[in-house]
Amino acid sequence: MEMTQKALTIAGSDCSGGAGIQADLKTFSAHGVYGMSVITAIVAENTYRVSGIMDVSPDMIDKQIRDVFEDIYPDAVKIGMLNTIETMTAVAESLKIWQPQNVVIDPVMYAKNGSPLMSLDAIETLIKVVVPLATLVTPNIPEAEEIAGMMISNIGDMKVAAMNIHEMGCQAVLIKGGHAKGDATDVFYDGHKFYQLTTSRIQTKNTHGTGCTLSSAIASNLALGYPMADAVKLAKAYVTQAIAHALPLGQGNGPTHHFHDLVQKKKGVSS
Ligand SMILES: Nc1ncnc2c1ncn2[C@@H]1O[C@H](COP(=O)(O)OP(=O)(O)O)[C@@H](O)[C@H]1O
Ligand SMILES: Cc1ncc(COP(=O)(O)OP(=O)(O)O)c(N)n1
Repeated sequence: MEMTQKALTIAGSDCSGGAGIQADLKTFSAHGVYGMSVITAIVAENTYRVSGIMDVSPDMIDKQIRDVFEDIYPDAVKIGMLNTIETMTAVAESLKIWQPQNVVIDPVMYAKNGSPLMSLDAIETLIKVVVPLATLVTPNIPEAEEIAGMMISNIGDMKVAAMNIHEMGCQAVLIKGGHAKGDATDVFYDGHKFYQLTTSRIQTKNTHGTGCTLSSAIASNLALGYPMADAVKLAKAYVTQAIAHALPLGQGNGPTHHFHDLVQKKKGVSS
C-alpha cells in the first residue's frame, strides 16, 4: 500500500473559505496530502471584512494538538493565526512536547483588508516564543517590518530583514513580496544563501488567502519529502497558479483556487 503523507494546520477558521484553516486544508488536498486541523480562533470574515474573532481556549488547543499527535503524527505542521499571548504560549508548549520535524510558521497579523488578526501586545511573544520554533517563517512585508523592527522598501531591505529574523532562532526565512510594487519577488534565506523567487505580478484583486496558500503548500511539500529550497520553489509555483485561477467570488478580494492540476512537479524546478 502507498504511504500517506500527513500535514497539520494550527490556525484560525475563515468562514468564507478563502484563508486560514479552510485554505490550508484545500491546499493539502490538492497536493495529495492528508490534512488535519487545530483551530486557534473562529473568525467571522469574508472577502472584504472581519466582523468578529472568538479565541479558542488554551486548554482546547492543547487537547486538539494532543489528540492529533497521539494518533496520527503529522509529517509537517503549518502554523497560521495565533491571536493572543495565551494562544501562542499554548501552541509553543505543546509543540515542545511533540517535537514535529517540519514547522512552517506564517506570522499572520492582518487580513488583506487591514483588519488585525493578532493582538498588538503579542508581538514580543511571537518573536521570543513562536519564531524560534520554526523550520521556516514566512512573513509578508508589513509582518517582516514589525518582526525585524525596520522599514522595507526594496529587495536589499528584504534581505537584511531576513537575516535579522533568522537571528531570532528560526532555521530559515521567506519574506513574501505580495505587498510590494512591480514583480512578485519573494526572498528566501536559509542561513547561508539567499534565493530570489520572482514571478510577474498577476493583475487581479482576487488574492484572499495567498499567504495561507503559500505556507501550506510549503508544508505539503515538506511532508512529501522535498528539501526546503525545493519545497519553497514548488510552493511559489503553486500559489502563482492558484492566484492565476483565483475565483471572482464576493464583493472584495476573491479567494485563490485549489486543485491538483496546479501542483508543480520537481522536474520543472531550476536550482
Ligand atoms: N498579484 C500577485 N501576482 C503574483 N503573485 C502574487 C501576487 N500577490 C501575491 N503574490 C504572491 O503570493 C504569495 C503570498 O504573498 P503575500 O500576498 O505577500 O502574502 P500575505 O497573504 O501573507 O499578505 C507570495 O509568493 C507573493 O509573491
Ligand atoms: C483565519 C484567517 N487566517 C489568516 C488570514 C490571513 O490570510 P492571508 O493568506 O495571510 O491573507 P489574506 O487572505 O488576508 O489576504 C485570514 N484572513 N483569516
